[in-house]
Amino acid sequence: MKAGEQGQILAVNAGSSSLKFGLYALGARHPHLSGSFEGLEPGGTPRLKQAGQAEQALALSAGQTPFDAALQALQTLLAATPNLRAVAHRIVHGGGLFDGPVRVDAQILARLRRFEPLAPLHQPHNLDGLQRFAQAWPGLPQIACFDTAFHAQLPAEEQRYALPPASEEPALAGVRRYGFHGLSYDYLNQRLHEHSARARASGARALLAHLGNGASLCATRAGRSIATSMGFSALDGLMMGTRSGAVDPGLLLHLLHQGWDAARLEDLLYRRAGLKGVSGLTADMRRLRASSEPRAQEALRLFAYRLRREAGSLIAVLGGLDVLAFTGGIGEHDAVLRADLCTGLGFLGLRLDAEANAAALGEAIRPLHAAGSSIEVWVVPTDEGSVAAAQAAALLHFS
Ligand SMILES: Nc1ncnc2c1ncn2[C@@H]1O[C@H](COP(=O)(O)OP(=O)(O)O)[C@@H](O)[C@H]1O
Ligand SMILES: CC(=O)OP(=O)(O)O
Ligand SMILES: [Mg+2]
Repeated sequence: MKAGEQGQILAVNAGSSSLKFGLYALGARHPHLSGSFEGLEPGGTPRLKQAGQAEQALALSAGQTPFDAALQALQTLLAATPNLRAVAHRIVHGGGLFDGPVRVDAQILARLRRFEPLAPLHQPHNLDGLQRFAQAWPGLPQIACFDTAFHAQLPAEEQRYALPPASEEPALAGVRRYGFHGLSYDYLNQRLHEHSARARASGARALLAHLGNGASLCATRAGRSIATSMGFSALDGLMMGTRSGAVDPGLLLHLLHQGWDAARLEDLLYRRAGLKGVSGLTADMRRLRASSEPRAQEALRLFAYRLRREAGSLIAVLGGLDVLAFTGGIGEHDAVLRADLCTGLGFLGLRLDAEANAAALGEAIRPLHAAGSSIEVWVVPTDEGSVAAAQAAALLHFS
């Protein structure tokens, strides 16, 4: 039987300017077709990137948006795909409504739209993408797979802010820590479980670091999320590409008192902060590493410092550490940052294998700890699409 004859699932991650996709045969771990469309912002120049192929510019016909052009190109790419059974969408926020994947209809879409203000860089684009796929492939199940779901069972004290209950202050209904990057953490969890006896051991304590454009940490015990650095929104915790991470809420009051409104605060915290805001140059880690500008160096130092500080907090929640794992564009490729964190955790007996660390460039799962290290260190190239595809297949009872 040829690959995918029993059926295939398309996994997509629709962002503000890009659409990443992977086509998975049922039960397959790796996509047999994948790539990304970039330049999809209104007025952008749409193009298709696929590994090992030259970038391909997409022609725009009259009245067509860049996103329309990408959808059309994807339909052409998939024309030869037998038996496409569903589209699995990465949706960042499921709020308290969903602790697992769900088939989306108009009513569910409307409920998910309510979370747009909680993830303005993601949720509107995730949902616009889903809506457009539903129009382009009528009848094909559109499945939402949530970043928040992996953290749905967080302990009560991890979920709670020190605020009065919603019964006393109705505006606080639904206000709690949710956590994000759950598809990625689910993937790491599975791979670590396969490759590391230490990670499989009962009660294993792991710290997972997803460091990409967005960045967060997740503490797991026996494979379950028990604490995480992102909270109510995907703004909390670590410094990120363009997001501030945690700031004192008193700062927001201070700016409100100076006449700032919500839109201006949102722009500052989500788009003008993080690596980009501190460096004044770029959110791109590669460019910062290559720069000799003092502000670029300051941004890199702050990123590493905030990572160590947040890691310490989660290790204290775990009561120790057995396994540390890195993923995301930065976590997979930036050996300097990995070494910074591991050196900072040296007081715990963690020892990095410097050669293994320098050689790991995100091509495969690899151990990075030295012999005698008290803590295992791994790098794990993530694949959120494979988790989403598997979740969709399970929901629809495909086997
Ligand atoms: N070789 C590399 N060295 C250092 N950083 C890298 C490298 N490749 C990618 N990155 C960084 O990874 C980040 C993007 O991460 P990624 O996980 O791809 O983002 P997204 O959240 O959009 O999926 C950027 O800061 C980029 O500079
Ligand atoms: C939730 C989040 O921050 O996602 P990303 O890293 O893809 O921006
Ligand atoms: Mg990502």
